[in-house]
Formats: sequence, C-alpha cells, structure tokens
Amino acid sequence: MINRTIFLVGPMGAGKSTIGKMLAAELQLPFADSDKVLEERTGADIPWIFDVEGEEGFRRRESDVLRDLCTGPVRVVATGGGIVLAAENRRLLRKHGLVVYLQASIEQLLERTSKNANRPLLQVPDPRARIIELVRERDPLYREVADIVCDTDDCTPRQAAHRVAVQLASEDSPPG
Ligand SMILES: Nc1ncnc2c1ncn2[C@@H]1O[C@H](COP(=O)(O)OP(=O)(O)OP(=O)(O)O)[C@@H](O)[C@H]1O
Ligand SMILES: O=C(O)C1=C[C@@H](O)[C@@H](O)[C@H](O)C1
Ligand SMILES: [Mg+2]
Repeated sequence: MINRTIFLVGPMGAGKSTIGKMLAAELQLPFADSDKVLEERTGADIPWIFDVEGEEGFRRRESDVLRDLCTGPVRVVATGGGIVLAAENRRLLRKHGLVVYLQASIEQLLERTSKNANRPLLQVPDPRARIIELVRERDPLYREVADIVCDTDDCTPRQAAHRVAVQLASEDSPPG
C-alpha cells in the first residue's frame, strides 16, 4: 500500500510527465504535474512566465505549487526539472514524499527535448552543453532527495512506469 505521495524528479526529458501519468494509472492514484498546475494557476505558459518574471519568478511560483502538492491526497506528482534547486523544496520532498529520480543519458535527454520549444532553459545555441551543465549541477541534488533511482534509457515509458511501481512496492513493504 502506497501511503505517501510519489514525487518524480530528474532532468528535462527524463520522462517525469509521461511516466508519471502511466505510473499513476498503474497504482490507481491521482496524478498531478507541477508544471501544469503552475501554468493553470498563472494563466500563462512557462515560456511567458520566464519572459515576464524571469527564472526567479518562476521558481517562486514553483515552490508555492510544491508546498500545496505536499498536502491533500496521496498521488503521483511529476515535478519540474529544477524543483530540487531550492533547499526548502528538497526538505519538503523528503519530508512528505517518496522520491523517484528518473535518469537518462545526455543523448536521450537531448533527443527527447528537441521536439518542442517549451523549455526556456534549452533555448540556447548549444542545448547539449546546457543539458550537460544542468545535469552536472543537479545530479547530486536529485540523489540527495531520491529514495529510488530508475534509468529510463533502455525502455519505453510504460516499462519504466512498471519498473518504478515494482521498486516502490519493495520500498514500501515492511523490513524482514
Ligand atoms: N523512456 C522513454 N523512452 C522514450 N521516450 C521517452 C521516454 N520517456 C519520455 N519520453 C519522451 O520524451 C519526451 C519528453 O518527456 P517528458 O515531457 O515526460 O519529460 P519531463 O521529464 O517531464 O521533462 P520536463 O522536466 O521538461 O517537464 C516525451 O515526448 C516522451 O514521450
Ligand atoms: O529543468 C528546469 O529547470 C525546468 C524544467 C521544466 O520541467 C520546467 O519546470 C521549466 O522549463 C524549467
Ligand atoms: Mg514534465
């Protein structure tokens, strides 16, 4: 029995939103995507928020959303790739959730994020270099909060969701 909210963390393109939805369906839990909640609340999309309020404004809104998602029903939450940057967010994730770090290789991250332009941090001349830099900076932070680490390189989103469900079941069962 899952009795804590499951937070998926990891870099852009790791599959948090895609796998999160499938995991929620498999576990029969509600699903929320912190980026989507933030956009709905703001009434604007992420590129607009970055343009008008800067990354700082976006991060403030993101922390507000996370605080709210820590209360309420147990569910599966896909977070934004930068959720772990704030120490307070990391504290909340650890205190209120079971945290799953979804990993993928630089090549996969690059390929999966190349299909649309809705990620302001990747709208740079050299997205590969930016992804490498973000992963280097954030990997220790994802690890700091993670209860489970799952690689998504060699499987479909559905297989990844199932793997996470299996890992969560063993994480959740009492020792012995
Ligand atoms: N394991 C996988 N194998 C193949 N494609 C995948 C896999 N996981 C995700 N994808 C594809 O990669 C793209 C990006 O995935 P998704 O939006 O779920 O990433 P994300 O981690 O939520 O990123 P962000 O932090 O930007 O919200 C989607 O088109 C999705 O179908
Ligand atoms: O990695 C990041 O900092 C981000 C990831 C996305 O999920 C969005 O939260 C936004 O584009 C920023
Ligand atoms: Mg997402």
